[in-house]
Amino acid sequence: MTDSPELVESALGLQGSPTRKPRSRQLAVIDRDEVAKRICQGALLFIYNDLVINASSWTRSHPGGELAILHFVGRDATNEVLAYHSSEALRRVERYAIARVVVDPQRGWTPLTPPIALGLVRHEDGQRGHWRREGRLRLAAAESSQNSDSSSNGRKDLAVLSLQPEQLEPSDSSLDQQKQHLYALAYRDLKSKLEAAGLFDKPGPLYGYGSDIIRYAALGALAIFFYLKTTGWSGQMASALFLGLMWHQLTFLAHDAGHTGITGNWTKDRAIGIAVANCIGGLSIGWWCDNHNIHHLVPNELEHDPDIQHIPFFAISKQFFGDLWSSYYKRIMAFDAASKTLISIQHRLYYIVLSLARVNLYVLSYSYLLGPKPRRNLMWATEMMGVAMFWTYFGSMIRHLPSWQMRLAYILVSHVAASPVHVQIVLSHFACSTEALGPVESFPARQLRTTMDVVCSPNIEFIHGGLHLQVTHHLFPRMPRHNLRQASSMVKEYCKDQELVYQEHGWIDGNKKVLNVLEDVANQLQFLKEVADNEIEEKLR
Ligand code: HEM
Repeated sequence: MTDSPELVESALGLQGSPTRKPRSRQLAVIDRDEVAKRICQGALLFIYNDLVINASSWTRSHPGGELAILHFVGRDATNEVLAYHSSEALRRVERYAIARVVVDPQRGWTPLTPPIALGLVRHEDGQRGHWRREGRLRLAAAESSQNSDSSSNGRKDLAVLSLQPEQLEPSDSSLDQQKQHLYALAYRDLKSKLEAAGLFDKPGPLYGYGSDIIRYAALGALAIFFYLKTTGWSGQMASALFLGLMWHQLTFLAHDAGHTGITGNWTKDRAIGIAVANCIGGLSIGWWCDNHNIHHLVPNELEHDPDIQHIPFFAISKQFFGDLWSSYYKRIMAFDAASKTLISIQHRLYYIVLSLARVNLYVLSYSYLLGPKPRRNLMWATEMMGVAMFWTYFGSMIRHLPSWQMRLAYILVSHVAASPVHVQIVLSHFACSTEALGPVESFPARQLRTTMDVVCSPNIEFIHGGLHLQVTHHLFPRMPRHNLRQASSMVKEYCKDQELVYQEHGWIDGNKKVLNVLEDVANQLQFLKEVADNEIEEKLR
């Protein structure tokens, strides 16, 4: 089922927008220099096929979030747009075209660097061509810009900067642009083949969510049964365990809803997401989507992907030792004394920290809901009510337990039981490349380089909730979870034809790889510390 045109328009807040034009009009052809010039003047333009799409006036209302668009300004976003949108939304994209470009059939569109990747955002004064530096990124720091200022990253710098087209030129890429273009074209063929094979259609209850729903209900019923029918420690801990296991399983359902992978309708899936994530799980589906969409679009980019930004607990690259700026959290990830201590033993703390990672999800969810990002609309109010509902039922369950020790144990057991999902999420990316290969890299090559599968038998894949087939999921995020296994064999063929690596490891092997990365970074930190200590000793001698 697709969204209605009205819904899409209203989701974007675009009814009556001056940028909305009839499809039949003739569009002028402009060149790359002109696109760069207009971006410098403040227009948020990206390329879709050979169309120049103008997103300037509605990025804040975009259902996929503002940052999603900002990361693709000046770039060819055709594959990303194809991957993330319903057919109805795709039909609408062309309405926001303002011009055409001539795309080189061999090499595709030569990308420009999005201003956000230079640490620049449009200035609050709303003047055309006014930019401000929101943070110093490594890419921008390396450039000698005529506007370069020495402002600190931490505070908001309101100085007005201008941007010149030559600053949008990406630095030399080690990648072969022609090859990247071929990967991108072959990806579109692959998507058509998967569509023809019916793999984007919802599977019936027998192959789809039928057995999952029975499992969720059984876990919930067992949690309630033990809670109501027992009074001792073992019964109550059994209740906490089943509750945690139900949350664990429901996280996968919320994940599918956030990707519009259950009904295919954005509003219906968001409603399911609120029921599951907010009401039953106490989290925010809005926060999750905002965060997760960016993770999907810029996976493993140190300064941009929130899913690998876990300072002070984890660092998967030594680049984090340098106080990096997070374009998602809009703050410096300060590598302070706490980070130095925790990261030097991160491989030992790994499972302990992850066992309580759900607490971090509450913090992130509520900071998002109460922060400036979400619009205060009906969706937001429903999310808030959902969270209130969660604390009412869970709070009341905890309050009625006989002792504080049992209350604490119930909270711990239920939260730890829900934690394997965090190991699963981290496993898919932590051991993969974090190299920044720039905007020339195609969508499929980026996803394949930064993502890996966990090999497991179909009989136990419900434990992984579909997330073990992460490679295919990252290439086709809207594909229903239950079709991923079948699709992954076609993805493997695509990789073979294109000579791209499809990364997959067993559960134990994958965990070992993650621990090795963490230990390696911890050792590098230790080494730097020893060098610094030696230098101090030398000086004191
Ligand atoms: C004119 C251009 C665009 C329009 C009209 C548009 C519209 C929409 C709509 C209506 C949705 C809700 C899901 C759906 O109904 O399919 C959506 C979601 C999304 N969009 Fe866009 N979008 C545009 C451009 C982009 C671009 C350039 C990107 C990133 C490269 C992007 C990334 C996303 C993401 C990640 C989602 C979330 C997917 C989900 O919730 O399942 N969009 N967009």
